Amino acid sequence: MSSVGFDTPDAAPGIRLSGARLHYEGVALFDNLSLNLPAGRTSCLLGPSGVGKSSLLALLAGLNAAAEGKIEASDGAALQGRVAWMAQQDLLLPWLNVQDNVTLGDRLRRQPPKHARRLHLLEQVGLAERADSVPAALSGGMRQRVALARTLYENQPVIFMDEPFAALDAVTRLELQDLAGGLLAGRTVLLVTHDPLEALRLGHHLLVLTGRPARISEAFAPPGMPPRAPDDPSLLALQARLLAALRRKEGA
Ligand SMILES: Nc1ncnc2c1ncn2[C@@H]1O[C@H](COP(=O)(O)OP(=O)(O)OP(=O)(O)O)[C@@H](O)[C@H]1O
Repeated sequence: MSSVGFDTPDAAPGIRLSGARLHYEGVALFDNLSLNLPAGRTSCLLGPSGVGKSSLLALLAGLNAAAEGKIEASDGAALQGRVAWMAQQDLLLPWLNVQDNVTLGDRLRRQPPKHARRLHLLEQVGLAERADSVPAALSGGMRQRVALARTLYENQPVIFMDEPFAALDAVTRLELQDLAGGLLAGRTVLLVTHDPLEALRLGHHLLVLTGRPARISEAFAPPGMPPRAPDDPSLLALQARLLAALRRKEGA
């Protein structure tokens, strides 16, 4: 923990999901699905469109009333109230400036904003100079930086991210990956992405979800620590392995 005391939350727990079941209109999306998210690590979840990645995130966050399954944190406490969320859309409120968007959670909780924490995060994402700008005055990459700062402002030990950088151009995406890779360190993160390179750059662990009902068909840890360099030659072979897993038909 830093001297200012708010860089990292209390110890991030590991998460275990077991016996997950989810049916939509008689079709089993998950049937007895299990997975582990290691404590303080980033797990990246890949899978073909429609396989159920977003549904799995919602299930783990306790947001899907139709789903069944046991969700356990390694410290024995409930996950509820310890999860922050970041989506593909920045979800910034257009009538609030950057700093008020970062502290939106406090506003919704009717609590005063934590000024030092807000400034610290805006500095970390390189937007301290734009604290008074409205979202419409920012580029897409800047807006996602604000969204990242808002997610981190919540200072939760667990973070679920649903394709957070998918809408960005390739170079901005690499920059945001570097930024996120540093700022998410120490938290238990589940990041859904369609981009094998993004998963290989940011993940301590990679999971591939395929089939119906969906199952984890690949799970491995790339060498080295994230954020990995995009031109790291060892990632190329792993990228091919991921693409093959994503293209494999169910049961093949
Ligand atoms: N509320 C719902 N009611 C009925 N079907 C749903 C509902 N939500 C999701 N589905 C279906 O469940 C399947 C999985 O959806 P989900 O969004 O979880 O997939 P995904 O892997 O995240 O897809 P993508 O990569 O395209 O975002 C899809 O076939 C979707 O149409």
